[in-house]
Amino acid sequence: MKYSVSGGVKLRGTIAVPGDKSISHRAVMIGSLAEGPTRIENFLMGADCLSTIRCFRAMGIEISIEKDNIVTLVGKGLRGLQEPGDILDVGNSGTTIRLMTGILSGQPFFSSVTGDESIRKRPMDRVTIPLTRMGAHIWGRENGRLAPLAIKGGELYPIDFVSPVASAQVKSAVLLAGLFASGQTRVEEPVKSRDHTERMLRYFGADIEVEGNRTTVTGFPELTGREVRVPGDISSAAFFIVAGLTTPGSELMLREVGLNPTRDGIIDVLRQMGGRIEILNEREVSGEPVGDILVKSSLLRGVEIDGAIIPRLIDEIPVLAVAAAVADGETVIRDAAELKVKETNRIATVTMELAKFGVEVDELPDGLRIKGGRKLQAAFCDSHGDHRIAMAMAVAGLVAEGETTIDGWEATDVSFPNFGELLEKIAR
Ligand SMILES: O=C(O)C1=C[C@@H](OP(=O)(O)O)[C@@H](O)[C@H](O)C1
Ligand SMILES: C=C(OP(=O)(O)O)C(=O)O
Repeated sequence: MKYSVSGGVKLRGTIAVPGDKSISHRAVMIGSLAEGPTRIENFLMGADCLSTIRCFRAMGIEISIEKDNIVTLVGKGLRGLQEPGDILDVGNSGTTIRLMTGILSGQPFFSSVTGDESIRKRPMDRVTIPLTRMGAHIWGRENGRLAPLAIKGGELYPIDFVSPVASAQVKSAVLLAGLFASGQTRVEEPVKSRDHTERMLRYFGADIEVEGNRTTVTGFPELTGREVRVPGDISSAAFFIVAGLTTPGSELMLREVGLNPTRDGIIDVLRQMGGRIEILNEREVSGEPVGDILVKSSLLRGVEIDGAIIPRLIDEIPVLAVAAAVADGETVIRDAAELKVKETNRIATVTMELAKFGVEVDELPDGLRIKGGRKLQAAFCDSHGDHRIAMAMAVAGLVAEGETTIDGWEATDVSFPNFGELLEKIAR
């Protein structure tokens, strides 16, 4: 499917972006392991979170998708999942396969998990290695490195795991497996990654301790079903924040966006670039900080982005690269080699697609160098099947001269099915 945007628009008005993808996945998974009903409001009805629902239904959890983005389910407790009758298919969702593999490691039954072509290329050994140490039996292609995976679990041993990567999916897989281990399971990461699993486990009643970059979970907690309201996804808001800053004459209000400090690096960097961003009405909802974000068009300048901030904005780098292309001066992004193992190699796909707009962009081993300030020319882009590449290039199209077309637009269904509808609502 193709999608086109015209350059030269301004964006004005108020919108609410869809619910957070990371939190929606976790609400279904942890709700399924809790006792009794869980009701999830503002659930992300994107393909990835629907894959999580499909997998947990296949393990015997009754999950209803109701109107107005409400999901209700009845959890059966830590020992309530049933052996799935078929292969579990996670589609395009890395979060689903890695977190669920942690949960499946604690189940006394056999399961197998696979996903689409992109998922079957992404590294799974980062979770299968610690989970095997905990006592799970996991097989996969290339010695357990690649899906499909086959898992035979059971009661696990608690471990102290020092993760070589700052990855919330790795941390979460081990912490979720730790629910099925007597004693304390500990994960230490080199840089703090998003902490939604820790927050949601605590919200459902688990004992979670956090000291710096070290998180400890105590096995076999009593988890009780809850009401969860999912905040708007800051990773989806990021497209509109950058669009609002870079299109002249824009003023945009984004309501109820998640502002978890492990996720809001994009706001810090865009402010450092000169972006006028105000946060209003800060509050806490279901254990997560949220607020409204007011964005006004701004003159941006290049920056250096590296080190501990990277995990706080990892999924926003494609759209940050668009901000950098518009900004005056050079932007250098480093320490972001993790981008190579996302839905696509995002260092390569961002470079290839941004260059089509006439942007001077160089691929670095662990990031990007972008020389900004030149007027972008409309382009014919390819999503490469990656939702974030598709939407980042649509944002580039809004500041380019002429009409930009993105092929493979259906990828946006993964995290932001109504992107086009919201854009049309505010484009003038
Ligand atoms: O835990 C999560 O919900 C996610 C963690 C991040 O991946 P990594 O754990 O691989 O860094 C992120 O890129 C992904 O979109 C969602
Ligand atoms: C990397 C992403 O997701 P996942 O790892 O869940 O596929 C993403 O949404 O940008």
